[in-house]
Amino acid sequence: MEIFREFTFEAAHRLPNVPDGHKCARLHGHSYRFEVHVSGEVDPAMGWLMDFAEIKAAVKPLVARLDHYYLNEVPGLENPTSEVLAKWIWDRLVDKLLLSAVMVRETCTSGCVYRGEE
Ligand SMILES: Nc1nc2c(c(=O)[nH]1)N=C([C@H](O)[C@H](O)COP(=O)(O)OP(=O)(O)OP(=O)(O)O)CN2
Ligand SMILES: [Zn+2]
Repeated sequence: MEIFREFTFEAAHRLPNVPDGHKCARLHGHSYRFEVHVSGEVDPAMGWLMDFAEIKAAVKPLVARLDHYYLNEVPGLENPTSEVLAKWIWDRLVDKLLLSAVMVRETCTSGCVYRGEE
């Protein structure tokens, strides 16, 4: 079974490695959304895999580090693409949760899914 919880934060960024003239080289912001997916067995007594609140508690410090920040200034996010951000989130949760995926949505139509190293 897999469960997930969605989180949101607002942040500014620019992409430093894009070609000259690329719009994403300019400072801009997004209303980011990301999902943290956890997989495992459903506890028959509880009827759940784990309490959604436990996912929320594990993720809360990360949201606090990202919300209303300039992502390029956050250690590890100097090149804050969706892909880099998804791995940044994964790396900070993988020892706390039985992660199966982290999905980042940068816009309503663009994002990425990270499932850990193959
Ligand atoms: N593979 C990736 N490509 C792009 C990323 C990324 O993180 N990974 N990021 C960006 C920019 O941050 C951009 O702000 C978002 O991309 P885009 O979908 O192009 O945004 P728009 O909503 O402006 O799309 P339009 O269809 O042009 O309106 C770019 N690429
Ligand atoms: Zn962007």
